[in-house]
This record gives sequence, structure tokens and C-alpha cells, in this order.
Amino acid sequence: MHELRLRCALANVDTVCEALEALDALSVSVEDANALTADETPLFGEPGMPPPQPGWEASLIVALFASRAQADEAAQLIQLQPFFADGEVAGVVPLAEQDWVRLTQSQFEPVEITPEFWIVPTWHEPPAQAVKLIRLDPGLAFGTGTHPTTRMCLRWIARQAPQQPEALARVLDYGCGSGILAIGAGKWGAARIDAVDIDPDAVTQTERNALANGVQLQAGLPDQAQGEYDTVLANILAQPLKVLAPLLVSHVRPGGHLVLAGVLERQVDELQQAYAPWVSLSVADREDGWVLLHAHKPA
Ligand SMILES: C[S@@+](CC[C@H](N)C(=O)[O-])C[C@H]1O[C@@H](n2cnc3c(N)ncnc32)[C@H](O)[C@@H]1O
Repeated sequence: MHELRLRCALANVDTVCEALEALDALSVSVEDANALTADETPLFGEPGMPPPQPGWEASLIVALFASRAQADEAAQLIQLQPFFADGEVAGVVPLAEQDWVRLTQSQFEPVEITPEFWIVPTWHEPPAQAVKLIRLDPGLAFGTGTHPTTRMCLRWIARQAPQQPEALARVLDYGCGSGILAIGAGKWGAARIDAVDIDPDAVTQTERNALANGVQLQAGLPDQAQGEYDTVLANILAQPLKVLAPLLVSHVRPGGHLVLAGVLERQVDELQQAYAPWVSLSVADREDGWVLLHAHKPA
């Protein structure tokens, strides 16, 4: 395999990518040409939505080809195109053979939630101090424990369970992804757990992960959430959390807990306003610019 690396301006990124695909590139990706420098420009988008822009002012396009000859030929053809007039071929580089499975695995270390509560991939030995453990490998659905929003929800569960076990009697994980929060709740004593997601792959992953962890739960699409729960956990993002406000609150029993994550520090006010007709949200935890919001539904 060989990578053809090209630089081009933002206005031409889409056209160059389409041309590379037409030239049989196996994959085409766009990176910030200034990545890892002081001029790096982060781009933030919402999952499921188109990217906010097709690339960066200075974009590096990387196209993967099966052979050196194909990559060279694509480079020659692209350079003849008017839309590449301002572009530059940065090189053709061989892609070294790698053990991709091992490389991927090496990026996932055990994650500490509290000193006694850990997320541990199946290829790792659990740390000696781990009393409670979720065994989870990265899969198709979000939620490996490496993201601060997931960790804050799990930390909330781990802190709440010893003080108020009844808070976990019936739990709803809304936007369950891998099922990690539902499984975490199960590990801390939740007896009746529903885990729902709009993504059918997430539902399948949740069922598998729950089984592997010996946790009993019902996973399904959102309309599986029925009635009132002692705790509703929803780690989604600010915008869907605002839209879902009346629904999520309706699933919390009077006196129960609502726990929301996926919210940035700067979005706290808008979330508090969106939920104000029903509950008063307060910041219960913070990590890396993300906050955990919590409310008690009035009894
Ligand atoms: C950030 S992931 C969280 C996964 C996991 N609960 C965790 O804490 O790591 C958000 C999940 O919410 C799901 N989701 C997004 N919008 C949703 C909606 N309107 N209803 C239900 N699930 C939704 C996504 O498919 C995704 O699996």
C-alpha cells in the first residue's frame, strides 16, 4: 500500500477527494495540514451531521492506493487538473505493514473511574485494586470509558450507589452507545435497567456487552423506555438533550435523579434554561471542559 499526500486549498478539497476516489483510491482522508503545530485549527461537528466545512484552509489530503504505480499515476493525473492549479503533491510514501489489531489495542488501556472501579479491555489483566470492573472492548458504538463525559456519569453512579442504593433501583440509560453506563449501573446494584439508543448497532453492542459482563438489562430503540425510573442517565450532546428535555424529565419519578452529560462548560446556561420548566439542573462534576449536570425531580 502507498499513500499519496496532497496539499490543497479549502475550496478544492471536495473536488480533489472525489477525483481521487474516481482514480480508485482505497480511502481518502482530509487532515489539517497544520496539525500538531501552533496553527492547528480544531473543527467541531455534531455526530450524524455533515462536517461544518469540508476541510481546513490548508488541507492535507491522504489517499491510499494498493500500489506505488497507482499512486504515482493518480498524482500525475491530478496535477493536470485545473482545480488542482494551487495544489501541491507532498509525496508518495509506502505504508509500512503493521499489526493493526495490536496497534488498536495498544490505544486502549484500563481506565480508572474511581480507585476501585475500572473499565478494562479483555486483553488486559485487571489492576489489583479493581473491586468493580466493566470488561469492554472498543466496538461500533460510542462508550469505552476514555471520554470524560462517560467517566463523569460512571463516577456519579459509583458515588451515588453506596449513599443511596435505591437511586439505582430502576435505571434508564438514554443514548446507551456501548451500554457502558447501563452496565456500570448494573455493577453497582441496579436491578431493573433499560438501555435505549436510536442506533440499532448500539442496541446490539449493548446486549453483547451486558451479556459479557453478566449484567441483565433490556436494550432497545427509544420507545422501549416506558414509565418512570429512579435515575435517568443521558450522555448525548447539548442540542439533542434540549430537544429531549420534556421526554427525559417525564421518565424520572418524582424524587428521582436526572443525570445529563455531553455538555460543554459554555452550554450550561442554555441547558439550565431548557430544563427550567420542570427541574433545576446544577453542575455535579467537570472534566476537560465538559460538565455533568444533575437534577432532583421535585417529589
Ligand atoms: C456520546 S454517545 C454516549 C454513549 C454512552 N452512553 C456513554 O456514555 O459513553 C451518545 C449516544 O446517544 C445516541 N443518541 C443520539 N441521539 C439520540 C436520541 N435522540 N435518542 C436516543 N439516542 C440518541 C447515539 O446514537 C450515541 O450512541
